[in-house]
Amino acid sequence: MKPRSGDWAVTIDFLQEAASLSNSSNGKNDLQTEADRSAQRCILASLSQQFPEVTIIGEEGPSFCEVPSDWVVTDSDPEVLKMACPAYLQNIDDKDVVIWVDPLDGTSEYTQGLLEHVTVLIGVAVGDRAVGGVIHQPYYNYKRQREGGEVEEMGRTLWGIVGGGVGGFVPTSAPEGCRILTTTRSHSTPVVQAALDALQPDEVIRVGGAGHKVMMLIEGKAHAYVFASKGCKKWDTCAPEAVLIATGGRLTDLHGDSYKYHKDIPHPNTGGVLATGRGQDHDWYLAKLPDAVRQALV
Ligand SMILES: Nc1ncnc2c1ncn2[C@@H]1O[C@H](COP(=O)(O)O)[C@@H](O)[C@H]1OP(=O)(O)O
Ligand SMILES: [Mg+2]
Ligand SMILES: [Mg+2]
Ligand SMILES: [Mg+2]
Repeated sequence: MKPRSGDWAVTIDFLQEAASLSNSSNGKNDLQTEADRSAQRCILASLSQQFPEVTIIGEEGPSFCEVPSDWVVTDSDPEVLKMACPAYLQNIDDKDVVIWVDPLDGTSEYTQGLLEHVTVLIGVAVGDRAVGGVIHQPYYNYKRQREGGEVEEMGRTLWGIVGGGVGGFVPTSAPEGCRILTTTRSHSTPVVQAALDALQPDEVIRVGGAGHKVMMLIEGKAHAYVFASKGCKKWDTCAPEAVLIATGGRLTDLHGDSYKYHKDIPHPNTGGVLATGRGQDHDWYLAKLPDAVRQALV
């Protein structure tokens, strides 16, 4: 996804032009672009070459075609390799590992030019649980640079390992004395709105992408991410959930149940998404949700 040296404007124009905007079989609001497909081929080829025994599930389905050899990434981040591996992850079998890949989260916003909403999500599950995640934000600082501002960093990568640590950002708690919610900007419904209303927010920030919204929580810009819809899938939540838990937050469905991420689990997150940042009382949010909202998510 990350274009080389300085050609941002050209690359973005190319990708948006190349976006076929083909509506997938899932409905008219579920876009897939050439960028989704290319990023997925690059990520799946890179991961499967290094971890042939691990199950890798990507949003855009299995990828069987060859990719150019320079798309295959096999190097590792030396800083992460210096970390101590948490004890519970030291003796795991590759066959118990599932990597959930969302090559481009926030496709709807991407096609509308809201590029900073886009993330690339790679989540690692062991058994049922999300244990590690990478949230890459390829267009971080893009707008500021296009407006002529000085930027130190173009694109950034945030990661977290449950019980291990986080990197690429400074975990920050949301301000006290108010309640800021974040939710969808492109998949709203009356039920989505009813859940938000019941939580009596001071502010609702509507942005694209599950990765982007969890970033708002871990950087203290919102207290909770509330999405009373069946629209998110396991690849939307695995990486964000792991990074969020690593900072002390929580992600469940709207009934308070945790999602499972083993290879045979159905992909849709049919119970909706409630994610709260560290220091938030997750159960308070659950208790405030009306029964009618919960019943819409069974
Ligand atoms: N109704 C839906 N149909 C398809 N994808 C959805 C739907 N609702 C949510 N998603 C996925 O979950 C992400 C978060 O939702 P939202 O941005 O509306 O809050 C979306 O960017 C999209 O992922 P993707 O862009 O990877 O297809
Ligand atoms: Mg999609
Ligand atoms: Mg997604
Ligand atoms: Mg996607």
